[in-house]
Amino acid sequence: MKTITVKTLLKMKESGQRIAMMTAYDYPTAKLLDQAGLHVLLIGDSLGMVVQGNATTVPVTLDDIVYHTRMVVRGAEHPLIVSDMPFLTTHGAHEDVLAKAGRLMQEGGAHAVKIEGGKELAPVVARLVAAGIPVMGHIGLMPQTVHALGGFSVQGRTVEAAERMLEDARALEAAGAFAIVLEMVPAEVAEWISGSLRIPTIGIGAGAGCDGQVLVFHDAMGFTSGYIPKHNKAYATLADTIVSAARNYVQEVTDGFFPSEAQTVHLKAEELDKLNSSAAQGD
Ligand SMILES: Nc1nc(=O)c2c([nH]1)NC[C@@H]1CN(c3ccc(C(=O)N[C@@H](CCC(=O)O)C(=O)O)cc3)CN21
Ligand SMILES: CC(C)C(=O)C(=O)O
Ligand SMILES: [Mg+2]
Repeated sequence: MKTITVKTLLKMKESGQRIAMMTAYDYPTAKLLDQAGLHVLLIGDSLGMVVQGNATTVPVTLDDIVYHTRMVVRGAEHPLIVSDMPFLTTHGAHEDVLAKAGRLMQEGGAHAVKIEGGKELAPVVARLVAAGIPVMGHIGLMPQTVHALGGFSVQGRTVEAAERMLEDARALEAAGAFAIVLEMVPAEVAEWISGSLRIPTIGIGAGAGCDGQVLVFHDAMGFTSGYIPKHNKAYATLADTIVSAARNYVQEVTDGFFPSEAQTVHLKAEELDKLNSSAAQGD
């Protein structure tokens, strides 16, 4: 399997090949998702919800994303590694945004960053791109604005809203973004935007007309005890597997069946004799 670059993704769109992206937050997961052939791994700020247990992505810090990116980079050899810019990190002076994106690349080892926002962020996107930082856009539902929106809801439900979304997408493309995530958008709108851009769109809750798809790892693997968004498809039932395995372990420990001989190390006979005689002498 070959290494995926931002150029590969553009060529995939040109040749009608779909892009498969998933979030990853740690080394073992990245290694397995690489082995499975994922094209893009995202260190998403969704880790604030599925890993840290927060109600939103707002509390996630740049340090959190750097920390998780380092782990993913060590495990993934072939996929393109994209790291989310957390809440507020894209809204300062351009120099500050550059420094923050730079940390994700230099300390984290990311190949690209992802930014939530539309045309208002086009200037800073152009600035990052000019510095050699590939940028993935993210429009539609932008979870970092959840408190302003009042919830995680579908965006672009009217023609006016859809037209504004296309304007945002075009501005990001013109600023040099190499791909754009469309989150929670009606399928018809996402397909229309996808057909209007040269760069690939990656959908989540945005129908089958996007150039690629992204899911949150824990949702896709059924590795969650909480709420699962309705756009999700669980391809495995890890939560059930873990609970039943852990129950089994508790049972075997309490019953004294674990550890058995297979998991046990014994003293050599000679040392055992010495131990027994020491024990007999009471020291
Ligand atoms: N586990 C998880 N999965 C995700 O897909 C995800 C995260 N976390 N965290 C960051 C964002 C937030 N996302 C979300 C969160 C909630 C809904 C949600 O409640 N959806 C409603 C439908 C809303 C509507 O129809 O307007 C649902 O019923 O599932 C959707 C996307 C997507 N991302
Ligand atoms: C859902 C994807 C696109 C994301 O931004 C995340 O996982 O944080
Ligand atoms: Mg995110």
